[in-house]
Amino acid sequence: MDVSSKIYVAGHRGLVGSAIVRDLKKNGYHNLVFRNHCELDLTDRSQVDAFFNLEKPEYVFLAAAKVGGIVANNDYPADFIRDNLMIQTNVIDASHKNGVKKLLFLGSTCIYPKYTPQPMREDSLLTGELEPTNEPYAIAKIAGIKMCEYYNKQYGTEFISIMPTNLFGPNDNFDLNSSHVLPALIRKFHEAKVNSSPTVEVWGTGTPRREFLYSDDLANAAVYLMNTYSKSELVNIGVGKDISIKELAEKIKNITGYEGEIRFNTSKPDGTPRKLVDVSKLHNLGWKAQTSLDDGLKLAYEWFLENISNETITVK
Ligand SMILES: NC(=O)C1=CN([C@@H]2O[C@H](COP(=O)(O)OP(=O)(O)OC[C@H]3O[C@@H](n4cnc5c(N)ncnc54)[C@H](OP(=O)(O)O)[C@@H]3O)[C@@H](O)[C@H]2O)C=CC1
Ligand SMILES: C[C@H]1O[C@H](OP(=O)(O)OP(=O)(O)OC[C@H]2O[C@@H](n3cnc4c(=O)[nH]c(N)nc43)[C@H](O)[C@@H]2O)[C@@H](O)[C@@H](O)C1=O
Repeated sequence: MDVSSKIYVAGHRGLVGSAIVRDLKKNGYHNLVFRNHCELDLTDRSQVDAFFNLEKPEYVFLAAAKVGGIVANNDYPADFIRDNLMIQTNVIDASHKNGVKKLLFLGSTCIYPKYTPQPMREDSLLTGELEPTNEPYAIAKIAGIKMCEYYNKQYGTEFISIMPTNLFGPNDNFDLNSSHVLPALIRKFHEAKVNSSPTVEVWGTGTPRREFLYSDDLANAAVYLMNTYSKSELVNIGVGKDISIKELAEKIKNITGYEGEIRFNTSKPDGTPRKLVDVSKLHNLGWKAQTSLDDGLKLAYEWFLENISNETITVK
């Protein structure tokens, strides 16, 4: 990409899309195109075709998707597989038909088998059964990866796929029914402190382990790989360190200053027991995460206080 390239960031108001826009702007890219969900429904092929015909973007970051935490994935499996298959199929195919120079597809580490050896390597894709709570979403993401790979093979496109670990940062989803664990716990501990509630409910047993990457780091990796990487093979994006949900809850409890008790609700699902990413390929490609979990948590809590805590939280 050069600074005047026309770049479409799909999903620019979301956690990832907004971070990619910040990174691009910071680095002088100024010819950016966006549409929000209301202006362009990416599940509608005719709208997608009209948009690509009009704008003719040269580069595409595909960060629009139906995204949610463990319970949302479990409760709305049909919506997760349908919307994601439609969005990515429409955008990938329209990018090919309109001569997009390069597209970056956002997958997720939930594409790897539930009991795959840890840390999870890129070559463990399709080597075992998926975690049931997010199988529909993971199947859609695997289809997206394979579409990119086979378009590259048949049509000579340059469509790359990156697999980020669990992410957090500005513009995260703080709705407790559909959010991921980290923003959910920021909101729960903050509200419990403000309301002097004696306990905070944390779902599951607290024993599952997850890895968390600050969204600005992910965006920086995405822009870096868009400029330097051209192969069909996946690249994991993470920090290479994990933490239990119990430890995460304790960290967020401290950051918010809450002094009550943590209660685990074991009627809620744990999901995958562990998701630790093998980042050796990413490091060999010349990129490393910069933000520690503690620093990222402080930044995320500050963002929540400034932008969300006094507002009505909308359901995504
Ligand atoms: N969050 C995470 O922990 C992880 C995310 N990822 C991947 O990163 C990508 C972005 O996720 P994230 O930023 O967290 O998600 P968000 O929910 O924060 O943002 C999703 C974006 O997609 C847009 N969108 C959703 N449906 C449509 C549609 N039908 N038409 C047009 N736009 C639509 C939304 O637009 P609008 O704002 O206008 O409604 C929103 O901007 C996804 O591919 C996800 O799988 C991967 C690993 C972890
Ligand atoms: C990014 C990734 O995200 C999802 O997978 P997940 O990592 O299992 O998601 P999660 O963040 O929702 O939960 C992580 C752990 O945390 C526990 N947990 C405790 N308390 C709360 C809580 O209050 N909310 C939530 N959501 N979880 C909680 C929860 O029970 C689980 O053990 C998929 O969408 C998947 O498709 C995907 O790609």
